[in-house]
Amino acid sequence: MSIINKAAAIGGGVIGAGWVARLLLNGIDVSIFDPDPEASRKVGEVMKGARRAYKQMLPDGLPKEGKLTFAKTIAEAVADADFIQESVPERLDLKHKVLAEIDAHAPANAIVGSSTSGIKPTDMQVAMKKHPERLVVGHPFNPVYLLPLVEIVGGQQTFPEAIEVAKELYASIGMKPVVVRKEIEAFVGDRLLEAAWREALWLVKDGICTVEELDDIMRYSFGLRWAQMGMFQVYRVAGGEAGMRHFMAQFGPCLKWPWTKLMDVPEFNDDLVDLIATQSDEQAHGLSIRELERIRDDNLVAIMEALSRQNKGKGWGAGALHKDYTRQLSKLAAKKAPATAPAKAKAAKPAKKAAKPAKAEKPTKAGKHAKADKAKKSKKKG
Ligand SMILES: NC(=O)C1=CN([C@@H]2O[C@H](COP(=O)(O)OP(=O)(O)OC[C@H]3O[C@@H](n4cnc5c(N)ncnc54)[C@H](O)[C@@H]3O)[C@@H](O)[C@H]2O)C=CC1
Ligand SMILES: C[N+](C)(C)CC(=O)CC(=O)[O-]
Repeated sequence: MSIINKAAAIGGGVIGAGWVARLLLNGIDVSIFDPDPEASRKVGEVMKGARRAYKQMLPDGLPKEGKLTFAKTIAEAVADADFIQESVPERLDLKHKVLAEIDAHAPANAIVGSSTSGIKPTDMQVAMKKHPERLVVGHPFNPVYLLPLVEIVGGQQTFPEAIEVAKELYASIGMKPVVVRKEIEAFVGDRLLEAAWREALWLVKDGICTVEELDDIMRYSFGLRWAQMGMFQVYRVAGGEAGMRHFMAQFGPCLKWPWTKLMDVPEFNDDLVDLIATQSDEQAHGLSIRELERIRDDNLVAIMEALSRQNKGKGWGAGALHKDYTRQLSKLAAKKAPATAPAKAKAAKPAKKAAKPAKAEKPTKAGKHAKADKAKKSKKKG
């Protein structure tokens, strides 16, 4: 059950809309601010896709969705939120402007997560004049409503309590939070992805393969492995009975061979963009982005479901988490199951009122953050 009472999403593009979908499908009310006049339509499209995917995960019915409200300003969106996720374009000046505004208007004990793919939280929280200690990077992976991982990164001013609360908040909506131990640009996931992306651009630019051939090389081989074991465990097994030590003894020396261009970046110019984009258009064989999204979502659900049946039925890796998550959502869905007529009559107005104190008690987790807030004030005084 989620410990978030009310969420705010600032930015509703690819990632912001993905957050909105995950939150609403967990029954949480969300207030969103995005100045794009098309934002409502775009979020609607993502919601359609997310609902479709969740229906496959929960054939017996989805929980009652949270309510989505489009706010006219950031101040309005964050006014009564206990969790705010910022997902505006990746520009430090814009992150500063938006985070300053969030900080000025959000309740003092609300946690603020940033979806940034690589900006260090220390560099962002300088813009937060009131409560920089509640900012964490909560870096998700696309599509946010299906992929569970979120990298949590704290900055120099982030309180450890805020990281703990953030972990609980993200876990309560079915995610796998991993706290990055030291603050670095691009964190862990994107350090790996950027290295692979750089190599991929070189390989296509140098005419070694096309984008389609490169993707086939990934998805028919190590792409399949990586959904179930990470790089280190895969290579441990690849070392044979002697495991990782043998693997490293055998392949360690290649580190010095001219196999990678890791430090050498291809020139980013129109020619490169044309080359990649043209081949990518050919590879799509006329499928639209929305059609590709549906194919991607069906595949991801199928992979997570398959993994959830492994390991003697306990689930393996993302599959074990998927099992817990679908169980949690099913319980939530059962709560909204149509009541019998007399029960309905009983449950009418008074029950709703009675529910209020229970709601107010929920942010005990956020209370931890309020404590941190107090501690900070007394530290300042001292
Ligand atoms: N696209 C991806 O694969 C991933 C992106 N991210 C990160 O998520 C963040 C957002 O990226 P995307 O969703 O891809 O970008 P996007 O371009 O799809 O969406 C950005 C949205 O922010 C809105 N926006 C612009 N100025 C705003 C403002 N002042 N207040 C509120 N909203 C505003 C835009 O109208 C747009 O809808 C970035 O920090 C990015 O690095 C993180 C993980 C993956
Ligand atoms: C390309 N990207 C750096 C924005 C990618 C991510 O941040 C994560 C993802 O979903 O691959």
